[in-house]
Amino acid sequence: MTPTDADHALRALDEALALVSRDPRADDAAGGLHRATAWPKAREAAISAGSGIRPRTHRVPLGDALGEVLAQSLDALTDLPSFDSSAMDGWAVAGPGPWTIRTGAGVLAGSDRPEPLADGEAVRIATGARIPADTTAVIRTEHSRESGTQLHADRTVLTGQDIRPRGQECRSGDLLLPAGSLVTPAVLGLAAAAGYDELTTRPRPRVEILVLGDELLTEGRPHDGLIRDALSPMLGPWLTRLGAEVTATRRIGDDPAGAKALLAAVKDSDADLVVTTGGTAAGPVDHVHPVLREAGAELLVDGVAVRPGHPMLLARLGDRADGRHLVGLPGNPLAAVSALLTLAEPLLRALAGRRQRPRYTVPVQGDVPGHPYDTRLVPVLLTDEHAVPLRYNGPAMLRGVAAADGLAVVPPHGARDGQDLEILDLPWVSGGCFT
Ligand SMILES: Nc1nc2c(c(=O)[nH]1)N[C@H]1C(S)=C(S)[C@@H](COP(=O)(O)OP(=O)(O)OC[C@H]3O[C@@H](n4cnc5c(N)ncnc54)[C@H](O)[C@@H]3O)O[C@H]1N2
Ligand code: MOO
Repeated sequence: MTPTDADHALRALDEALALVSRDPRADDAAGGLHRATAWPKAREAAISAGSGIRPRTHRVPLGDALGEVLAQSLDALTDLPSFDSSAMDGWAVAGPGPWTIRTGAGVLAGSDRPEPLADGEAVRIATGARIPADTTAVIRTEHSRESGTQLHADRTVLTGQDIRPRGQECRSGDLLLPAGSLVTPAVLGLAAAAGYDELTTRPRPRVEILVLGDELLTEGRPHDGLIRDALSPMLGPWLTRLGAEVTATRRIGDDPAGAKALLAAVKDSDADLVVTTGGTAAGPVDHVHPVLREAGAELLVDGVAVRPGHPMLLARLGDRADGRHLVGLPGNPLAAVSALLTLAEPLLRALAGRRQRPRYTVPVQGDVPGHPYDTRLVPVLLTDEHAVPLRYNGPAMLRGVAAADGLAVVPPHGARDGQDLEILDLPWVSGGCFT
């Protein structure tokens, strides 16, 4: 196909999607399909499901706390700086100059109690070194001149200049960060500076991934009606990137043994979140709904008015306070991504005690066709000025999202060129590596 043919075909697909759509209210009135939850409401339901649960906490060495959330406030265990220190390499001086240079070694960072200075005396000092008692100022090397045993200043010396007084940043006991803060590399640095060896945090939510489907190959090229499993390689790292600890990725068949294994996981998995893929629709071997029914799970979201991904679901497993949930991702790969961003991400953030991502909008480049009733999530590239919709955004395609920076939230009926659209960033967009 030429690019123009491909564009046509994709536009036709978009249009077809709109034509076959049905007003969910009509389905409801006719007693047909269940009413799909509106997309913004589905996200709210996911946030609310993950909030207000009994949080687990643990105490871990600093290095293990990265990416977790503080379960207790970070209070300074010491003054910072913990002693008066020099902000520059140069001279500690006492009183007005010129000063007599003290012979011998200067004061280095890490030296304990330097001799006090006499009035009119100067001693060499390094950045970060403890200030000798009775120092009135530090003069930077480049602003000083030595003449024999005398030191002269090239510019006016102000009392206290280039001295960092003890407690300038905080006093012992000061609140540095509230409980609920995300432990970033900067937080690890601050915690270490403030005297911590361990932190009390909320562990990452544990996630077990169950990939359903008999048609899935784990290697080689698709053949004989079988296709490659595109979700296993994608979901583990993606969920890890969203702050989860992925405990296992298991493949489950569409046969009765598969249904049994799914039921066992729903009942007994020690994961906070079970993520399933496939089997959410109404096909002959789609056993997510029957298994949830059998397990007595409470369906919090059962279908969302969003394309792709509308059969996605969220269920509570067990007691509310336990916070165990299942998110059912549809099998079509872009539909699975849509459900990941709509339900799993907000739920995981809430379960981890993390704040939700800040919302922002970007003007879209070009008109975007809409669905008559449902929100659309469309892969976009972000330029300095625009969100540029990408082709190959059909439910079974990953080609668009693999090249994308985010998904644009297109309201029912579509968007006009230049209209501001909310963007759901893909978690790696701001850079960084994956290890
Ligand atoms: N009668 C209806 N049929 C379908 C509906 C509907 O409303 N009524 N919805 C369609 C939509 S929309 C979607 S999305 C899919 C969701 O289907 P399931 O979640 O039940 O998923 P499956 O049937 O198992 O698979 C769908 C599709 O995705 C492929 N797949 C599954 N797993 C993977 C994987 N790990 N890697 C790559 N591809 C995968 C699978 O082979 C199918 O092609 O249902 C529609 N049908
Ligand atoms: O079309 Mo379905 O909405 O999720 O792929």
